[in-house]
Amino acid sequence: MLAFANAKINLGLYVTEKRPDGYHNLETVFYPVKINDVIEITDAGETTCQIKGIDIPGSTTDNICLKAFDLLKNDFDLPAQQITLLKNIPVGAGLGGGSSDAAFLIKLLNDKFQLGLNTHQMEDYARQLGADCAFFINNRPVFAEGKGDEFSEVDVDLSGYKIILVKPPVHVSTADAYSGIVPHRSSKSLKDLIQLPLKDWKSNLKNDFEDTVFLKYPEIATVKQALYHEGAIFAAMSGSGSSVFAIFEDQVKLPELEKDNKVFYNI
Ligand SMILES: C[C@@](CO)(OP(=O)(O)O)[C@H](O)COP(=O)(O)OP(=O)(O)OC[C@H]1O[C@@H](n2ccc(N)nc2=O)[C@H](O)[C@@H]1O
Ligand SMILES: Nc1ncnc2c1ncn2[C@@H]1O[C@H](COP(=O)(O)OP(=O)(O)O)[C@@H](O)[C@H]1O
Repeated sequence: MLAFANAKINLGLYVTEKRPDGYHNLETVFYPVKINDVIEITDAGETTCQIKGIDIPGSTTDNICLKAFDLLKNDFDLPAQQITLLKNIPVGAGLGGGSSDAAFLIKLLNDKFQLGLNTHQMEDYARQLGADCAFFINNRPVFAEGKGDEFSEVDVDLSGYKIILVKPPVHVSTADAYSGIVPHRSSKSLKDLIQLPLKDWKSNLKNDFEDTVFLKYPEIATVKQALYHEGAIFAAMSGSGSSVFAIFEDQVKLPELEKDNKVFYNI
């Protein structure tokens, strides 16, 4: 059985306060995009994970897919599975690839073994694996707050635009990016700001990680500038970086950016 686990981008991201549990409260809008990993599960003698495609730093035995399997195995009598992951979503890019793999594996196991879990129950499992993991269960645009796992509806539809994503050859650690942030409350909620016309997002929406991550990796700031230079209506870093997305009115080709970066068109 197969699942296609997609990436997300963050339309605005405010880190509002440090929590007593060491995590941070934030405000963001998660938006699913069409860059996909492929996950296959088949019955096997023992549970293993095999990775193809892009390299994932660290040991395969630490892969979040195995953590997701073990989490459900604690509560259900699951037979051993071979998990094959074809990794296409850039890693350490602020695209939530690992979180998406875990959420889609939960949905896959729920379907294959008819576990009878509803959306809320699957979200509860997912949030144990990562702060932005629960979003990928419903996988629709949402306003997120708390650790990034409390959702409310938001009316954002970018289907009439071209979204382009540029991944510089830089890996940003999420934990490091959070440690560089000084949290602050925004004067206006992102939930209201996101309802502004798209042309006004440039002067009103912000990703709080950009200040510190751009200082450490100026090449990411250069990519964002280049995307505005090419005519983007809105461009921003996604999550804790390093990828930068841009929203264009029409189809574009960016050969200059392709020289040093991986460019994904029409995601
Ligand atoms: C920054 C965001 C924005 O969407 O995305 P990415 O850049 O990772 O894609 C998310 O908050 C990333 O969520 P996720 O990647 O699931 O984080 P986790 O694995 O749970 O946590 C990794 C580390 O990030 C920090 N962390 C994460 C989430 C949060 N709300 N506050 C935090 O302080 C903690 O130091 C934690 O140990
Ligand atoms: N299935 C997976 N896909 C990607 N990364 C994974 C996976 N399992 C574990 N990881 C670990 O999680 C880290 C963060 O991965 P990822 O989710 O791509 O980043 P981001 O937080 O930027 O969205 C990686 O550096 C890797 O060590």
